[in-house]
Amino acid sequence: MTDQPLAIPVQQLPHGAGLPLPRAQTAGSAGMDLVAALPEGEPLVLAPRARAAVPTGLVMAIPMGFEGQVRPRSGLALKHGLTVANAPGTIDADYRGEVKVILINLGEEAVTLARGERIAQLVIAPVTSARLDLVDLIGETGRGAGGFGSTGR
Ligand SMILES: O=c1ccn([C@H]2C[C@H](O)[C@@H](COP(=O)(O)OP(=O)(O)OP(=O)(O)O)O2)c(=O)[nH]1
Ligand SMILES: [Mg+2]
Repeated sequence: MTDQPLAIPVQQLPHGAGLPLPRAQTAGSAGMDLVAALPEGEPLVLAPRARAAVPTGLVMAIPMGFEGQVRPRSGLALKHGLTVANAPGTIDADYRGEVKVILINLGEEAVTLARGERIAQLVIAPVTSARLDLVDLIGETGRGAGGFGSTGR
């Protein structure tokens, strides 16, 4: 593939200084790992069922027409039950605040996270600009109103 990657301007806030910028870990990786910009020597302990907005130290300007999706890392989910509470979190193109990762510990044990740990992954995805148009009649389909298991288990 010869396509140039989409360039996304990013700022590192003072508490993120020195942390690696997210980037694809392999040529085919969909996500760029986000690391915790926690204070050095002050790990975050997430008790079972606890959640927290974990700072990344990053502010980004995602181009219009794209979004950022904050997704869990499967290893943390499998080993510790650590996941993203609002997965996939949505980073809007016009958002200029710090990107945060809303982690929740669904495991049975407390999870301790240190500064620099890779906690989630950011996927940049295209967004279709759309609007809803109010109509009197909506077109019919074979499925109709069937849903929620209507095709069987
Ligand atoms: O996991 C997330 C989700 C969101 N955000 C930031 C970027 C996003 O653009 C903004 C708003 O997110 P969302 O629309 O999901 O939250 P909301 O509760 O609807 O807030 P708002 O009223 O600000 O849109 O918060 C994050 O940093 N991390
Ligand atoms: Mg919103």
